[in-house]
Amino acid sequence: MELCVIGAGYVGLVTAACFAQMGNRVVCLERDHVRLARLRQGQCPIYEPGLAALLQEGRRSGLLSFTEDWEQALARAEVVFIAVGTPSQEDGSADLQHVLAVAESLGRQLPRPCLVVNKSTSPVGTVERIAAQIGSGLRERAVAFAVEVASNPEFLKEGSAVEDFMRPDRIILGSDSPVARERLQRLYAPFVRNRERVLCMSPRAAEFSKYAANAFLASKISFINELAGLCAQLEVDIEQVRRGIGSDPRIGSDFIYAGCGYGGSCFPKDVRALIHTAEQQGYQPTILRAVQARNAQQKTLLFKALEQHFGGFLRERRVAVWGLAFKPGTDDVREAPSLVLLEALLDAGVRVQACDPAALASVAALYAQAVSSGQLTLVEDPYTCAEGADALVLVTEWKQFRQPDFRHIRGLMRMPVLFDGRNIYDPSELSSLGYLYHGIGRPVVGHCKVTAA
Ligand SMILES: NC(=O)C1=CN([C@@H]2O[C@H](COP(=O)(O)OP(=O)(O)OC[C@H]3O[C@@H](n4cnc5c(N)ncnc54)[C@H](O)[C@@H]3O)[C@@H](O)[C@H]2O)C=CC1
Ligand SMILES: O=C(O)[C@H]1O[C@H](OP(=O)(O)OP(=O)(O)OC[C@H]2O[C@@H](n3ccc(=O)[nH]c3=O)[C@H](O)[C@@H]2O)[C@H](O)[C@@H](O)[C@@H]1O
Repeated sequence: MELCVIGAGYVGLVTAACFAQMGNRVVCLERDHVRLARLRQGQCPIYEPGLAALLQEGRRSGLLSFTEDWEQALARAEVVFIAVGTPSQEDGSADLQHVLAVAESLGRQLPRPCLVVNKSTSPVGTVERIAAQIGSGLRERAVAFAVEVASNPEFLKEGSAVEDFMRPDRIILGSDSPVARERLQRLYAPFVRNRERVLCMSPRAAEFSKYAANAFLASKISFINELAGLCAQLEVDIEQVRRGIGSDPRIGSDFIYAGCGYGGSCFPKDVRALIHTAEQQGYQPTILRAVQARNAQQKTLLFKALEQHFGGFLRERRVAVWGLAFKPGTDDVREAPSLVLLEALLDAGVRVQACDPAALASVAALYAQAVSSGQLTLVEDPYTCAEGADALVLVTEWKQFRQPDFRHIRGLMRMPVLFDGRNIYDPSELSSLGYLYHGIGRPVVGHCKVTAA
């Protein structure tokens, strides 16, 4: 099929590259010149496992190209995907300016009938707004054809985006038109052997399903985090409780890992947007507000634990931070728990040395002043990062941090104190190596006397 994907971000790029891999001809339209130039040179502008290879292949086969020119992008398109950002506005609602700007351009530029599919996470009723916007453009041009608009929310996760797109749990097609459904079913057929994984529904139900999924997953995380806080007070290890409840298939073992909070470009913004939608309807989103409040508290826990550990002597300490991306496998730091910790540490006059396999450049850009003053040092190597530290804090559980040589690290650190923000280490092993271990919702294990900075 001839496809156009608008927006070359995490979703647009993965969508374009995966559809091209399945033999479709895809033109991806991107308005950011820097990003476009890199893509045209064959570079992958984001860190996403497997994506660079797919982009190369699309380039070699000639099935994938990039442009900023609407005429070129739409010349042959049978299906146009919208994959632009829908960030939060100040009141929490989803900002649809990019989606509607694209709809306006489509109304002005579409050369022939086609199917427009919205992949951006957008509130209920957005498909209708896109259709109205395109329709008014077509009418102004006195064009005699109609354009169908469907919703096809995306469920990929950063860090495993290509894998998720290639092997989806389900595909949601929100359209009342049998022709549009049939066309999308055909397009997605190579990704789903089992046709039952393709779920057809109304556009409004599809739009709502996306928010429901993210809000439910965020709720699971906040729920386990709330219990973790109680475990900490009762001398119970949340990790044992997690295993105890996760083995019940009605609960399931996914997304019940306690930690220092959820981040990223989606859970926080989508929970906010759903709360806003509910409030607009005069409906009280009691649970969603609690999910959000618990997550905000959770992101402050590591700093509070450090403060408590060092008493009044936090200033001038050296703290090593392992992991800055909001999750492993990405360079994305949007709403990352690491940023809340960094901010608090820098404010408290702490000297921070941090490392991350992919997100150093993003953090360097955000904290340029702290980097140039020397208060924040960004390094590649986890061992260098730990040198001279009074405490080590694990924030993002990259594979690189899972089995370090803690015996060696003990010799590098000034004080062997470990704050495990993702509960990935074995407390008894660490205490046997002489560490003081703090987890999230786990008893503190080991001893370490606080000495002067
Ligand atoms: N990041 C993720 O893992 C997922 C994101 N989503 C949703 O997908 C949507 C896109 O998210 P991301 O890909 O993360 O966003 P992003 O911010 O990484 O990428 C959006 C891209 O669209 C481009 N763009 C914006 N307006 C444009 C226009 N008028 N013409 C051409 N290009 C334009 C931007 O320059 C940017 O490169 C959002 O609604 C998000 O909630 C859904 C599932 C997963
Ligand atoms: O709409 C979106 O953008 C996407 O949002 C999430 O994907 P993503 O944010 O990329 O990553 P997740 O793996 O869901 O992790 C989100 C956050 O939750 C945290 N998390 C996850 C799982 C868990 O058990 N505990 C926990 O704290 C992670 O550390 C991370 O900060 C959803 O999982 C995707 O299905 C969805 O498409």
